[in-house]
Amino acid sequence: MQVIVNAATSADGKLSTRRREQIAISGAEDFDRVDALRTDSDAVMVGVGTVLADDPSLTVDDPDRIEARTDRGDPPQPARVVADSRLRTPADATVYDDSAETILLTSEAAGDDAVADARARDATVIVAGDDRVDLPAAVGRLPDHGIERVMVEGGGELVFSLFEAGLVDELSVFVGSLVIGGRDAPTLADGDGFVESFVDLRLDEIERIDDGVLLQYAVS
Ligand SMILES: NC(=O)C1=CN([C@@H]2O[C@H](COP(=O)(O)OP(=O)(O)OC[C@H]3O[C@@H](n4cnc5c(N)ncnc54)[C@H](O)[C@@H]3O)[C@@H](O)[C@H]2O)C=CC1
Ligand SMILES: Nc1nc(O)c(N)c(N[C@@H]2O[C@H](COP(=O)(O)O)[C@@H](O)[C@H]2O)n1
Repeated sequence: MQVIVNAATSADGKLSTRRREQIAISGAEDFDRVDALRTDSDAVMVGVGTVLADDPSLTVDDPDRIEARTDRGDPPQPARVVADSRLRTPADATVYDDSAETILLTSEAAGDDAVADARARDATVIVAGDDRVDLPAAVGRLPDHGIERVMVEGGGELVFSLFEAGLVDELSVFVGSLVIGGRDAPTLADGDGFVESFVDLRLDEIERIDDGVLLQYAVS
């Protein structure tokens, strides 16, 4: 299993504002790079906080890239994976549309009724963990669904947990040329944070894109 985290931050490390509304930090070139990364992934993963804030589609936009996927025998779209401990994904969320397979990772706390409702919406539901999604266990079951390469798009709570669990192989951050500020604004990795034994990264690439910079790291 390969897990790649990709996100866009402001120069001060924020993913969004304190209102947690989606803002475009990336420019056109970076969004096109994200589309290519999605194309090369078996699944695109977010936390339910991102679904509630952004209602993302998590699909590949470029028709040529969709065709390239089918030409190589992959489904037209990568699967969408949502870490959602209590199955709070709204029934009308875009991730429930029929453009791609949807997999919800949840915990026992969601309850049988919510699991049945999600399955009735054609989602695949993986239950792992008591109160919160047990990410090593849940992500470890994705290969059963043909998923070997996952691109994670956020948000900060999920990304921290993935680092904490030692599941991240690569990190790409587009740093836009703006300051957002706000102690309550989400950052690339929130959660409880580390106080020792930080995650060591190896800086592999630096590239100027749009009006910002793309930093690509491997996790050491
Ligand atoms: N600029 C960017 O690239 C991106 C920005 N965002 C922004 O990030 C914000 C959303 O981020 P967050 O609020 O941090 O939400 P999040 O997307 O990280 O979701 C967190 C939720 O995931 C669920 N979850 C289940 N198991 C978990 C586990 N083991 N560890 C952690 N979470 C688990 C929990 O219900 C938790 O509340 C929004 O403002 C959104 O616009 C989101 C993605 C990318
Ligand atoms: N790469 C990137 N740059 C930004 O500036 C962003 N705001 C985000 N956000 C992520 O993109 C998702 C939107 O996906 P769709 O276009 O709806 O498929 C959003 O939910 C965040 O994951 N990313």
